[in-house]
Amino acid sequence: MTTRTNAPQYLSGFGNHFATEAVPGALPEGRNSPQRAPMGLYAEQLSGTAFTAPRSENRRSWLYRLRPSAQHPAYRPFAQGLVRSGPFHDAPPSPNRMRWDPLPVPTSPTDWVEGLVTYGGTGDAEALSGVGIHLYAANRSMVDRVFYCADGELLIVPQAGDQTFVTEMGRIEAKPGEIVVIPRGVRFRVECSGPIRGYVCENYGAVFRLPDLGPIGSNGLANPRDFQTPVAAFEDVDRPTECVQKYGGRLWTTTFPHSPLDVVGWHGNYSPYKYDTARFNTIGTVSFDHPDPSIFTVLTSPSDTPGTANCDFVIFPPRWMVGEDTFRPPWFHRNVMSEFMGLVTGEYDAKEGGFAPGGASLHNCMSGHGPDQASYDKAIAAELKPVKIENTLAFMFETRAPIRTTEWAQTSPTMQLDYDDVWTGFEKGQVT
Ligand SMILES: O=C(O)Cc1cc(O)ccc1O
Ligand SMILES: [Fe+2]
Repeated sequence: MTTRTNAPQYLSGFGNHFATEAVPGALPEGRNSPQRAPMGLYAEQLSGTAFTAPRSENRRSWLYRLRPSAQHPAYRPFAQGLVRSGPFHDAPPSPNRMRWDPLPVPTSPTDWVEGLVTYGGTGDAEALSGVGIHLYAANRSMVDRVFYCADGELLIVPQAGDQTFVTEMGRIEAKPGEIVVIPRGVRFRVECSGPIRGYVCENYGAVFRLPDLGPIGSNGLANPRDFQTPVAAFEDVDRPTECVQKYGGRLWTTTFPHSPLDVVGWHGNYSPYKYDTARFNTIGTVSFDHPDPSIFTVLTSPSDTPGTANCDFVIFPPRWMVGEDTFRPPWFHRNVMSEFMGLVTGEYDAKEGGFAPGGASLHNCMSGHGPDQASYDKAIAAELKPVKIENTLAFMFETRAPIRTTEWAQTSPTMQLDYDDVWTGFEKGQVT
């Protein structure tokens, strides 16, 4: 057995066509599928879009591996646990605002797959539209087990603990503050040396991409060069390795006679990546009023309707607030888009308490929400000097379709049954 997993190194750029080999000469020159691939490797195309998708949309990579991916027995059902999928008919749709305390760290040994809990989602995995929203809490590495999702791309937001994503296309080390995107179909193992937690947006729809910048111009928000794709790294492991996949909403398992993380070289533009949100070029008002949070969009999965995302991934990072004569926190609002929020660290400026790191909230289509009483009182009394919001990172998965929650999410002891009370005490305006 040999394992060649070099310290992670990354290739820079969003959606680039990369070429990387863990062993020089693993990639064929000038063609994808020569009669015999170098070193007796097996060439495999992995497509993330239809072959005929327009060039600007088209995503595929060529993988050169020790053994064909096809070399495995049939998949059988795997313990479904708390993983659910669209269409979400687990529980009736609810217009209620919801908030949850953080997931407790598990007390028994739990790896990333076993620690996944679905809170809700939209759409239908089989219709290639919508999202599944999951959280995870785990305390041990996946051992001789890998996972892949056939139902969607995974946007992972680590919240606690350092987490390594050993993927078949290379190794990604991530810490809270960074995000990791694993394309549909790419196999990986999550390793950790202690408790970890995080959030997952499983994107059934069009792959995430950078938003258009419009009048912002050619730079800003998340800059393409800050996205990091791992260099090729492989393991030559002949121990049986379980492969769990999510397919058609169900979890399935099979056992490969070897580790399927055996890609010695690959090239193409369909690959996992990470991004450090500290690199986000946050843009805000330098005059007055609180802009729509779309200015904080890191990645977007478009729908067929222009400007109306299947899912936007939006962050609320540290930033200066300088607006004059302005109510600076998020205003009261009712939106057609639905908002699932999480908090990686710190405090969120619309909530003085109750929204804890590792917690989550949901404000669905047309549900009134905004600052809680304490944040409101503070904001209308504040001296409007420049203030830096520091040591915080909240985020939002914003979706075009209302988010349906799972039965678990609606009945979990972590659900805050008194959440509505944060808006009960407001005094009446005085009309004279
Ligand atoms: O509800 C929220 O806290 C998210 C949000 C933030 C903001 O600045 C404006 C609108 C919005 O939905
Ligand atoms: Fe909102």
